[in-house]
Amino acid sequence: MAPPTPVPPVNPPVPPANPPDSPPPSHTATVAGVPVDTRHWIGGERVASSTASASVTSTASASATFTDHSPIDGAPLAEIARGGVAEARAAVVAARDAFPAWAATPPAERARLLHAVADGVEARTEDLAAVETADNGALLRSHRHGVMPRVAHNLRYFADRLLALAHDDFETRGHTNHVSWDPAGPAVLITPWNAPLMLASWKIAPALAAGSTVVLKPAEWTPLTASLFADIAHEAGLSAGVFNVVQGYGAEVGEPLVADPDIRRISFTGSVPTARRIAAASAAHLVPCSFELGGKSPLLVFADADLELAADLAVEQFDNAGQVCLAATRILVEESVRDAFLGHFLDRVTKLTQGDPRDEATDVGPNIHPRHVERVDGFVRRALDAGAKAVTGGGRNTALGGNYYLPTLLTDVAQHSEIVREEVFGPVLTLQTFPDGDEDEAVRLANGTRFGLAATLATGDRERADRVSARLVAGTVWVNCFFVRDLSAPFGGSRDSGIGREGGDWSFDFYCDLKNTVTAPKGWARHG
Ligand SMILES: NC(=O)c1ccc[n+]([C@@H]2O[C@H](COP(=O)([O-])OP(=O)(O)OC[C@H]3O[C@@H](n4cnc5c(N)ncnc54)[C@H](O)[C@@H]3O)[C@@H](O)[C@H]2O)c1
Ligand SMILES: O=C/C=C/C=C(\O)C(=O)O
Repeated sequence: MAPPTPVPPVNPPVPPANPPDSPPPSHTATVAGVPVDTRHWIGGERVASSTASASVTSTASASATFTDHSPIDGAPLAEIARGGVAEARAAVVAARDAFPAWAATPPAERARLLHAVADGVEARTEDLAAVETADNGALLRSHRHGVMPRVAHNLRYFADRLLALAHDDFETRGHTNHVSWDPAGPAVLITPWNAPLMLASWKIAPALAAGSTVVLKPAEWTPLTASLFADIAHEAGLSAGVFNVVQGYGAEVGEPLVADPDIRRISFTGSVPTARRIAAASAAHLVPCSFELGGKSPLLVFADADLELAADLAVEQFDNAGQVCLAATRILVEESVRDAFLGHFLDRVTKLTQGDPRDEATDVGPNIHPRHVERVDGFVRRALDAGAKAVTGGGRNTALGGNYYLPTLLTDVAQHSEIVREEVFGPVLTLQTFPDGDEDEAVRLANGTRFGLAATLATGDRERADRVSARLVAGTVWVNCFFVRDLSAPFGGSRDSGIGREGGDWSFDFYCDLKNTVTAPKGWARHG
């Protein structure tokens, strides 16, 4: 038997730095008509990278930058400050120095400021949506109507939740226990490109609410809305150093950030290999990590399901061109309804419009980057070589070219195959069947990867839903629905899908140091 082909790495190789004689880049880019400052935001100031600091061998006079491209048409959007060891350290020092005052700021004032930031996000929804679509290629209509409102909601929710935190008081043999949520210290937040500002704000909001100061490092493929957010936070009144943004590659600026001795928390959303590197770096200073990682979630379709609904749920997995960590990419359908389900599914797929994400009529846009499309296509090619059949899609959308990949469904895939085990992070689903009436086999297949982020099941039988949900390894199970998110719910993954849960009080558990103060019954009288 041939040895398995190694899965290509997720992390892009870091390109060479700008040549020493390149002209100094402009610090402002105009993207979708919106001016964006392309420098870091450190200690309440815009800061460029010197070539000397960005792990780059060159003269120290020019700024070090990298080029950000749009996935829509590959056009260059901006020259972004390319951070390195010096910028990472400067941002951590700024966050460390701002921490005592921010931690001492009364919760009501912290909450007021977060609401003011949310106001700023709402006032700039159109700008944020347009820039995010240019930068990551997700649909403009969902950025305008779903994602940016959710960014504001993330901020408001954790502001309000802070004020509702239960500071428990209880007695032990006459002694009083008082539990308080103490701010832990500077938090480093590292985020991916698939939902840039939404995922960043899901961490920024609870971290700031908890009294931590923040250094955010957005993904290098989507740096822009983090920069706009820094402006918004500043205009809303956040003091210098409370919120900082450093731009750049994981290997150059991410690594020194997570290894810095002055940080107290790391919250990371991204891939499993990067999480392993961050975990190793965090061990040096025993810094707690929260990891929200990849998935290979199942969509279980039982014969008693509403098959139209099941097909709707399946087609939803092409949202954001399949670049959704929670996506239920493995369809597991009961044998007797396979053909009926497939018919409904294909009806819907033929009605999807693929194209420019700025167009209201578009349902599926481009994938993020040519290198990522190459990776997605590699998975599909190897699956086809191994005997899979593409009942729809199976390659690039040649009519559109560039980063557009056809919504794809592969059948005839084996449970042990790469395409069933590994996260593709593109518009690629697989379909497997389980024997009629064999719930055990359905559960075995569903749980049969190293991931455990989410699971979706379609069934008309409530008892079956309860029974199967209880047996699934997943941080979130959706029954006859998908992506219904309440911020009070715990969110995270089991197995390789993550460590820890955020959401509700779980976020405060992570960003705070909990303290119990025990006071003797005699209170303040001297003993003796
Ligand atoms: N569970 C979730 O909530 C969730 C949500 C969205 C995406 N994801 C996952 O994210 C992945 C896709 O995102 P990606 O390709 O940007 O992931 P990635 O791991 O390549 O990068 C994520 C971030 O980590 C940074 N990084 C890379 N190497 C680093 C290092 N050594 N030290 C510090 N930082 C480093 C990157 O610059 C980027 O900002 C997928 O696996 C997806 O499932 C998970
Ligand atoms: O791609 C992953 C999307 C994750 C969604 C959330 O983290 C959320 O809705 O809070």
